[in-house]
Amino acid sequence: MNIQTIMVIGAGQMGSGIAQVCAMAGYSVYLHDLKEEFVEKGMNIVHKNLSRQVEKGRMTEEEKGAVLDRLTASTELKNAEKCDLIIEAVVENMEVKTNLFKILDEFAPEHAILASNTSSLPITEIAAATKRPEKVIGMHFMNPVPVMKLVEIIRGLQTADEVYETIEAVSRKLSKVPVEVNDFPGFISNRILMPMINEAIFAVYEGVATPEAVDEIMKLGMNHPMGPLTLADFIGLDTCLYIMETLHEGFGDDKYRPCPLLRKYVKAGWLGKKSGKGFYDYQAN
Ligand SMILES: CC(=O)CC(=O)SCCNC(=O)CCNC(=O)[C@H](O)C(C)(C)COP(=O)(O)OP(=O)(O)OC[C@H]1O[C@@H](n2cnc3c(N)ncnc32)[C@H](O)[C@@H]1OP(=O)(O)O
Ligand SMILES: NC(=O)C1=CN([C@@H]2O[C@H](COP(=O)(O)OP(=O)(O)OC[C@H]3O[C@@H](n4cnc5c(N)ncnc54)[C@H](OP(=O)(O)O)[C@@H]3O)[C@@H](O)[C@H]2O)C=CC1
Repeated sequence: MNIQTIMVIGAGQMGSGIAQVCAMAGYSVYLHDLKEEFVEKGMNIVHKNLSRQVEKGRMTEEEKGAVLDRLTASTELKNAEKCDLIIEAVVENMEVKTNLFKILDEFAPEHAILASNTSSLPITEIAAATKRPEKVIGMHFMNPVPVMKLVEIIRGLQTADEVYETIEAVSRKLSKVPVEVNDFPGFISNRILMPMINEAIFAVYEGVATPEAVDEIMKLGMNHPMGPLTLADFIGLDTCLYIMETLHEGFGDDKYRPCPLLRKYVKAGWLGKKSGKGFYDYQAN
């Protein structure tokens, strides 16, 4: 299937990165969010990233301008009418995602693929909210999107082979490496990563070590680029909690119970880097 125009829904840290790499690969892109100020925030992140590329001599001002010309801000879901592929990157909540997919199913042309960047939620259940489950698929990018090479592609129960092949080809065009997995809670990436992060939070909760000590051990001892608590702050503590809840509920196994300290921080509005405070303090951006 020929993909030319892409809509990315949710202009947060993931959506803005996805829109950037799609525009850089030559696609026409709508970056959509509920309010203009959110889209503007996402567009500013893209501007900043591209300017850094120009400063480093990896892109000319003209190339940067051409990428930005391919990006259009959107607050009207009706723009989905003009798209061949829609990539959803809104909050990790099943109700929000299924409501959105129901609407997209009405607006998007019949041939359009509806992809979700969900970190953990069942693609099959998201697909069931539409009348085109064969055209629904998981396209899971990693954070920060412009840097990380992986796209975990998740086949729902009814995802068509042609749809899988198209998303694999799009991922390669974005200079990413696609890896196929089946639809189980947390897929592979977060089934393995998130229990490690949760365990790191338990270690702090139980007073075994400070966040700094936990992170230093994993960085210097295991060669991880970021310690698990820095990474949790980077991902967003709300997203980490929602992923643990999906694993806990989906497998019905207490080994996935979210740490009470994680719940407490999220309830306090300590969401990590994006809110200015999590396990560490950050300057407001
Ligand atoms: C939750 C989920 O569902 C799935 C997930 O995404 S889990 C999270 C997966 N991601 C990770 O595990 C990231 C782990 N961390 C890292 O790999 C590294 O710390 C990092 C790439 C983020 C930063 O690397 P670093 O060497 O410490 O910092 P730094 O030198 O500043 O950056 C390296 C490069 O990344 C770029 N970069 C860093 N952060 C960036 C961002 N937020 N957006 C765009 N580019 C960024 C820098 O510009 C730099 O680019 P060049 O090499 O081209 O100059
Ligand atoms: N953070 C990460 O490391 C990764 C996250 N993901 C997944 O990507 C998705 C987005 O995460 P992330 O970018 O971190 O989250 P953010 O909180 O940074 O961004 C989410 C954005 O979506 C907007 N939004 C919420 N509901 C709607 C809606 N109904 N329609 C349009 N926009 C909406 C939010 O607006 P508002 O501010 O008003 O809520 C916000 O701008 C989640 O499913 C997450 O699990 C996947 C890989 C990695």
